[in-house]
Amino acid sequence: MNQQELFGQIQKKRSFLCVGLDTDIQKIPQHLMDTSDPVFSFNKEIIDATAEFTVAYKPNLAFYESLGSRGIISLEKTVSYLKSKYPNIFLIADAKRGDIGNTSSLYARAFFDKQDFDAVTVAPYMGEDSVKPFMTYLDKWVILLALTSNKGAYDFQFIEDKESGEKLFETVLKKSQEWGTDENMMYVVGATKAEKLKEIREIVPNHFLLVPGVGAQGGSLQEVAKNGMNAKCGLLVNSSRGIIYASNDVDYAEKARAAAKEIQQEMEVLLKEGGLL
Ligand SMILES: O=c1ccn([C@@H]2O[C@H](COP(=O)(O)O)[C@@H](O)[C@H]2O)c(=O)[nH]1
Repeated sequence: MNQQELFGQIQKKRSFLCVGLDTDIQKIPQHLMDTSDPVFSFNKEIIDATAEFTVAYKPNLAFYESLGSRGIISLEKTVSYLKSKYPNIFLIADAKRGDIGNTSSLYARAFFDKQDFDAVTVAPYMGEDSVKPFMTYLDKWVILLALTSNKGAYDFQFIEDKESGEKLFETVLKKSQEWGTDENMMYVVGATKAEKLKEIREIVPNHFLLVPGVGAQGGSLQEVAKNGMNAKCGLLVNSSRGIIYASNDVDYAEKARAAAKEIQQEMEVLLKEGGLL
């Protein structure tokens, strides 16, 4: 999916919501535990309940890999289900990969060839040769961690260059411009750091940003939109726990739908205010 197609989906659905499929086996409602694949059963119900309101899904690989081979099977079934039933929904592997070049090439093959993800999150720490192998696939995306939503972001990401005063996350945004474009590269910016989005937009005015941290982590959707929206929206705002665990009972899919709809309605207002609808 290219940038224009993604923006088209945002306008069509009046939403820039990404639902995080952080499916924790410990939190799956009891009645699903008797099915042959509880994780996939849960995901399928969540997807069918929320697809109307979302433009992207983001399974976090940790939740699947931690279950061993059966978790990988659940993930593969989820990807196949999404790609066959909802082919226009953008699919992000939140894997935070990145390694020396030949190893990154195999990570890219895993996510883009063996599985049909549209994008994968990548840690920029190892530099250009660790990132570029992900950019050799047409209409596939690298999402570089720039300014993350967690407390630990302050450990390294705000370290300032002694001469220029540039912060490390700003260096990531600037340096990576040499590696890719706004057609194959996005950035992660946490909603909990939404006050930084204005400065970030000065460096990357046209790139899409994946913004986790609303909902359970307390970030403000309104502040994210006010500071980060651009002429093509430029935002995919993720909520995982706030949607998929809106209830842990038999009504979980219904409650997830209501939670996704509520965010979509707020997003529709923000898109209108931004003159994008
Ligand atoms: O800076 C980051 C990068 C990634 N994440 C991931 O996004 C979701 C957030 O889940 P919530 O339940 O909505 O808090 C999760 O998969 C994180 O690993 C992030 O939160 N911050």
